Amino acid sequence: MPKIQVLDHPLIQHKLTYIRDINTGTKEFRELVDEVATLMAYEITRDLPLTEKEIETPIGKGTSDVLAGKKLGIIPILRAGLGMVEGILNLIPAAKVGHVGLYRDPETFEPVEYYVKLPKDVSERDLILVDPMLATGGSAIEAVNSLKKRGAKSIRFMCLIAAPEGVKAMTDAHPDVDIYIAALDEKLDENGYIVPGLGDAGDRLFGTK
Ligand SMILES: O=P(O)(O)OC[C@H]1O[C@H](OP(=O)(O)OP(=O)(O)O)[C@H](O)[C@@H]1O
Ligand SMILES: O=c1cc[nH]c(=O)[nH]1
Ligand SMILES: [Mg+2]
Repeated sequence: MPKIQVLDHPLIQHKLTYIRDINTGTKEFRELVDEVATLMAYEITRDLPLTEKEIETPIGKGTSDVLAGKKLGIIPILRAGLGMVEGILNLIPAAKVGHVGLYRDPETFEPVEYYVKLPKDVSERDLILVDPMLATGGSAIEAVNSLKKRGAKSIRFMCLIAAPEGVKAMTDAHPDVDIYIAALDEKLDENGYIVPGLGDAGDRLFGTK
């Protein structure tokens, strides 16, 4: 069974409240998404392997841990996933970044893929797929399909807000993908928007509405 983890750190929850707020403008929305992405990245990288290194301090010799150099990849689902990339790179600057471009058809809610560009060695990397919203799950499921088709073997998915419908669809389709969420909301409305959610993540990030 995949791990479904709600990252309920108080700082994440506090910032998410202002991200949701209809009165939060584009600039502040972008800054908050960036900050929450950093905090979430801190939580989900807890299991990164370490290796021991010889050190010499002003006091003497010893050993201490450093990251074992696992190859990581951050994959935003365009557009809205872009808003989370810099925040994650703040913590893991050596990660490579790939892009999967998808939009959700407003009538059918079906995902439509329009762009894919991934690191060459995608099959050797632990991938963090990011998108602020997991609504019906169609986009995340299709993004994972796309990554697997190109050789990806290790994928985790990180989003700000998920609907129960999306979590179920995603875990049914990809039980090997762990999901990290800042908040699990109540439901979807008749337009496929998460309730209470935050509205349209891409439009709020880029000011397109
Ligand atoms: O789980 P789903 O029902 O597929 O919905 C979630 C998707 O919808 C939004 O993208 P959108 O289609 O608005 O594209 P955008 O990021 O370009 O705005 C969101 O960022 C997800 O990618
Ligand atoms: O609530 C939602 C659902 C899909 N996409 C969004 O941006 N928001
Ligand atoms: Mg959108």
